Amino acid sequence: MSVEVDYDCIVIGAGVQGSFTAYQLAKKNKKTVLLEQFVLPHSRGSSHGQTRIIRKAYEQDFYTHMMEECYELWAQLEREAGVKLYRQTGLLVMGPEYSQSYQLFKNTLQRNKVPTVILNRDNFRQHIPHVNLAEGDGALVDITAGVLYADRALKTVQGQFQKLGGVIRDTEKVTDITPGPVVTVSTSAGVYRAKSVVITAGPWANRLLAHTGLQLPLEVVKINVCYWKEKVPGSYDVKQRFPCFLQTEGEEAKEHIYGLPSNEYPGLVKICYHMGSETDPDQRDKQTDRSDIDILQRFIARSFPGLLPEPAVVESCMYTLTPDRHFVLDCHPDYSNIVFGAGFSGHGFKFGPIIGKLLCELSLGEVSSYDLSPFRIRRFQTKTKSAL
Ligand SMILES: Cc1cc2nc3c(=O)[nH]c(=O)nc-3n(C[C@H](O)[C@H](O)[C@H](O)COP(=O)(O)OP(=O)(O)OC[C@H]3O[C@@H](n4cnc5c(N)ncnc54)[C@H](O)[C@@H]3O)c2cc1C
Ligand SMILES: O=C(O)[C@@H]1CCCCN1
Repeated sequence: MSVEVDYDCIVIGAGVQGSFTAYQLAKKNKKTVLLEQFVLPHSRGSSHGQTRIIRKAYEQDFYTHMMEECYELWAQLEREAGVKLYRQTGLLVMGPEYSQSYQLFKNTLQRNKVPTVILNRDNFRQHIPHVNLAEGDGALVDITAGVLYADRALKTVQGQFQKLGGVIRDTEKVTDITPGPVVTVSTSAGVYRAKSVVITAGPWANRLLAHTGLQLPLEVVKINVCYWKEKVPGSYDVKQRFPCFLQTEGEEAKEHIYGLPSNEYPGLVKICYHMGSETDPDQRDKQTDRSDIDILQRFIARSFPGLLPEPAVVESCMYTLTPDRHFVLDCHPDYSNIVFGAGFSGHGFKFGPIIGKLLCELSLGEVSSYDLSPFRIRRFQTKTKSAL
């Protein structure tokens, strides 16, 4: 008896990763449906908000390499859709000069010949006014970096997917997945069958994977997205060419502190701590820990004298963290036609186009364009349990 197949592929979750995966599949003429539990657009996951950082500055070569092609793919989408999604600002990296982290950033940029300016104490103030470089910190600028217009990017890629004949069904929560040569996906509104399924459910990844007998070592944390008011309007404005920045570690903080120039809310600068407290994605607003804001206030009082050290706006977003902070891109160990992208650990937006390409390749059983070993679930070994 043959089982009817509705689609070549079902993609679950219309955040940045699912949307780019669906788009790549449609580009390859695959009949694809993108399922989303909420009404689109929404602000309950990880991909909402106006801005994200894009950069080549990374501690590991493999991310810098992927970003080379990824910039091309972002530009291609801009051309295809006739919209502007990227604005170059540069990324200022600051950190204790002889720390491992700062040195890794510097060496990766130099090894990969990424256009970079190394600043010293004398010229720092001239290039970066209104910022105090901490004693002992080094500073450099990744010239290629900038701001991605995130909400606009999501809308654009979803629109392009639909133009290619792709189907988006929002307000359809996936409630079950039945593996097999044809995968059956049940939702709050119906049942779909496809040759393959891609799970890109962000903070809900383990809920979905549970239907396939797999659990990943993921931790979901809530991030307080803080905006800080300029004392003199314009001091840190994108139009004044103020850069994005990343403070690797320092007096105040163990984790990175990062920021983007004033852009979406005039007079307000987005500066966040790269860590938060654990949360259930369906109960995000019940997590009210603000200890990260204390850390940010101390940092801003010391390093950003032109900002009021009291957040003017606080929004929410979630990270889905893996233990090593590297992504998960893989096939299910028991069912090669179930593919997942998860654990983007607070730095996955900029990679959207390339993640989409890689998950599309995995779901079609094609050879991957990149070495996926840093992203395979094998690396978790004992921590990954397959119940089947
Ligand atoms: C504050 C903050 C700042 C960040 N800054 C940067 C940055 O500067 N640069 C950068 O590159 N990255 C950054 N990131 C990270 C980046 O935004 C994320 O890695 C990325 O958005 C993750 O996308 P996703 O598609 O995996 O998840 P999501 O956007 O959460 O998408 C998953 C989707 O799946 C849906 N879903 C879940 N369960 C179901 C179900 N059962 N049925 C149907 N649908 C379902 C959800 O509703 C959701 O829409 C930041 C993240 C945050 C929170
Ligand atoms: O992905 C990024 O570029 C930002 C800045 C650093 C911390 C994580 N998020």
